[in-house]
Amino acid sequence: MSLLALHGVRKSYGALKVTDDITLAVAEGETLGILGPNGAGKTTLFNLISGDVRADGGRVEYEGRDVTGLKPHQRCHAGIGRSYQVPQPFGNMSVFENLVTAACFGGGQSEREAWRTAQEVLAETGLMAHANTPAGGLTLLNRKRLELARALATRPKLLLLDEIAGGLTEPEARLLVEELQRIKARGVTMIWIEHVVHALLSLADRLFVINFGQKLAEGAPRAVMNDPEVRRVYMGMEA
Ligand SMILES: Nc1ncnc2c1ncn2[C@@H]1O[C@H](COP(=O)(O)OP(=O)(O)OP(=O)(O)O)[C@@H](O)[C@H]1O
Repeated sequence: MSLLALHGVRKSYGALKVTDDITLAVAEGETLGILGPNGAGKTTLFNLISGDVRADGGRVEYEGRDVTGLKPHQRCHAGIGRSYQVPQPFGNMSVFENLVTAACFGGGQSEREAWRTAQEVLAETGLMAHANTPAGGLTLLNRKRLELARALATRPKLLLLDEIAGGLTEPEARLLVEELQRIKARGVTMIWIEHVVHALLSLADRLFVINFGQKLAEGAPRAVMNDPEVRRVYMGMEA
């Protein structure tokens, strides 16, 4: 059984079809990479999965259950965690406090559990040395790590990552990929939207390409990257 399945999901803003009849499935433990040009509808797809945006039509199933009508916090409690393209920490709170807050309110954990989770996640994301740093004072790499850590603190089974490597230097992106590889190795299912293609290819089991809100291609990473239509849309991109 798939952990997540979308069936004919649709969303429009006025006349603009941002998500146009998307059907996809993600197996437990799988990492699905999402590619597509700017404005293709990738973040909207995440919003439809996390519940931040309500679909106009179609169905979202998680663990075999229809969650289309559930609110974001209900989906988060059920195990769907996400990061945002623009990191959204509480800037005046410390890294540790941000994680405890995510674990309590996103993950529905007791305060005691949340403290333990926050400590584990600090270690997993390389943020231990910054536990008491105000989130607003972090470098870009550590802000990205915190964004990942806040999602992890909710104890997701399904982790949605929105351009987590964007803006990082090559060595920084490599560090982040190593952290994601460890998270993948402990069985977390992931969907990762990313323009940094080589980072995505080092983790993705399968790719799904979106253009103008529709599926353009789907399949094994190398085959998708060699697809002439995908290459045309990503003109000049090296596979
Ligand atoms: N709340 C909204 N109201 C109106 N239009 C919206 C809204 N949200 C998104 N859009 C439009 O929907 C389209 C898809 O946006 P979306 O953010 O999903 O694309 P994306 O593929 O994630 O882009 P990027 O790679 O630049 O992040 C864009 O044209 C965007 O302007």
